[in-house]
Amino acid sequence: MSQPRWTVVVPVKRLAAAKSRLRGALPAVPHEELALALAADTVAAVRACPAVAGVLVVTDDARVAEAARRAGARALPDAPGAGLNAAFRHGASVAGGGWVAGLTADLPALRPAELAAALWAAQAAPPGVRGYVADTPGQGTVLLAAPPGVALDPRFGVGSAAAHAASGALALTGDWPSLRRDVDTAADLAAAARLGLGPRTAALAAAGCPA
Ligand SMILES: Nc1nc2c(ncn2[C@@H]2O[C@H](COP(=O)(O)OP(=O)(O)OP(=O)(O)O)[C@@H](O)[C@H]2O)c(=O)[nH]1
Ligand SMILES: C=C(OP(=O)(O)O)C(=O)O
Repeated sequence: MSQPRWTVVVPVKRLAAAKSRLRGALPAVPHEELALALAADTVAAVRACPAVAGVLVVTDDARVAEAARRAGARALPDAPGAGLNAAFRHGASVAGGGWVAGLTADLPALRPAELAAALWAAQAAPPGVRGYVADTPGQGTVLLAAPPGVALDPRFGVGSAAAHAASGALALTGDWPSLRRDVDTAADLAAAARLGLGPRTAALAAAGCPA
């Protein structure tokens, strides 16, 4: 097996504002608990990935920072109000000049082996080229990866898959359903549950009524 070499940056919004489209998906579960569980399961899967040397969680939320530290990640404060791409840039700058990837924190079905395979595919891109993994519908982005000495240059947001392609990043095309399955809505949560949820989200889904 190759050495772990990637630093993965995982930004997480304040829980009170996070995952607004998912609000009410599990009616018996407080929304902040669900948002925290999604992020905690994502971070745990990243930590368990053999290709990953370190995880940087960029957040202004004290509960998220504490959960990140407990999971073995480093927590970094967000620049207030600066938004998602600034959080990715901040994490990438702290990571230094090595292999760095940005990952969204809403991947509760993520399997470490699928993340490892995607990072391996990113390493196999032509020299100096960034790679990205689109979400299941193909419009958004779940992972953006940059080789040493290349700026991450994140363009997350609506239509980010096309924006990353237009910025010169290579679409990584592997069959990684758990990586591509981001959770924005109740229907996405049900789809993630069919793949198999991480333990924190699974416990909440069992306690509240799944969508
Ligand atoms: N640190 C940080 N993370 C962010 C910010 N905005 C979004 N994120 C994170 O980026 C990831 C992808 O964002 P979205 O899927 O749009 O999540 P969201 O903004 O929480 O969800 P909605 O309220 O439904 O749009 C999620 O893991 C968010 O927690 C931000 O301003 N700062
Ligand atoms: C921020 C993004 O996530 P979503 O579209 O899931 O909100 C993105 O895909 O760039």
